[in-house]
Amino acid sequence: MTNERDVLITEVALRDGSHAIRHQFTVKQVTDVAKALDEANVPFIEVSHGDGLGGSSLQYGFSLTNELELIEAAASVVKQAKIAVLLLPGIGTMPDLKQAAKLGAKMARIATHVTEADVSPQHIALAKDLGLETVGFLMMSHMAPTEKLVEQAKLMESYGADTVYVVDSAGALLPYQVKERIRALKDSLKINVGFHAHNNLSLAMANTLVAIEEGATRIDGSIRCLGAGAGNTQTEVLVAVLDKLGIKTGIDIYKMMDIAEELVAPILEKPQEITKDSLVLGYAGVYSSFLLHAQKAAQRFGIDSRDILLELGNRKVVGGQEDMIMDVAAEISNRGLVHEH
Ligand SMILES: C[C@H](O)CC(=O)C(=O)O
Ligand SMILES: [Mn+2]
Repeated sequence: MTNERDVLITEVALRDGSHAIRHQFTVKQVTDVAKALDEANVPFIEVSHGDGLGGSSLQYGFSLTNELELIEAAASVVKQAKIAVLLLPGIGTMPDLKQAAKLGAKMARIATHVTEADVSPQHIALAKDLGLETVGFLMMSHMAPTEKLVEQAKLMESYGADTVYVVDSAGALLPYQVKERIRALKDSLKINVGFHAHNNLSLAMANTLVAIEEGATRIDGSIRCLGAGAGNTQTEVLVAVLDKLGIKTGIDIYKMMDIAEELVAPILEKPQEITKDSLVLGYAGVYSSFLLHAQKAAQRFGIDSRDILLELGNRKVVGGQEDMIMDVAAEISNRGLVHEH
């Protein structure tokens, strides 16, 4: 395989996919998948709890396996790929990042809500000090106008990030909005621009292609769509589509298809598809990782999960406010009782 790459893909199934399987990855699953992705010449493989380092908790869901064990195991089986970790300041800590680097992580992705880049300077600086390739990851990018996004991306650039990502956490962005955002970042930044999609409105591939057309060179995908909500841009499909477009990823398409089929499909509790709930995530602009939490709350209160998700969208709830899901479900359920009597 060639190492000539026009676009550098980060495979996120072993991190974003953690949401979809309630953070139940085993060491064997992670090492099998990471080794195979490395052999397929994927340049970056993200491994962490779904909510990043330190995410294993009552609030976000406990991991079956300590993520540091997963990171170390993945790092021990890759030859060319770099292991990436995600860190949300306030959930993950500086010692978590140091430990991840010690265990073999080579890239740190520091994620904040799209209007909160100013909580990231220490973490970005530490990542650089540790010699890690450093990415600023602006989540829920649909919630801010383009000018705000540019302002926040410039902050991350000024803190030392090598790349800034537009992150469509809710899978809510439409192609023209992606175009406008990526173009504005390309016009305003000197560093690389990346894009992370979710497929809740079936737009992940279209949005990713628009982002690449506008100059994004760092792109996320999840193999077999193993990501939160309806998953991300499906990596093996993206690799094939980019190949048809003459855009080099350096990734072996056949190997990716085999990994998807033989190693990743068996990990999924059910095949990834756009269900009524994941559709509502994109439609209402709700954080994709809220999906299973909302379904659990709906079951507990005997209400429709779509009502919870729509209300969360109305309230513009953001990542870190997972506790609101139960509150909203309880309120909807109480309102129902009031109506009945
Ligand atoms: C913590 C989130 O799951 C990060 C992410 O992948 C997103 O916002 O999308
Ligand atoms: Mn995501």
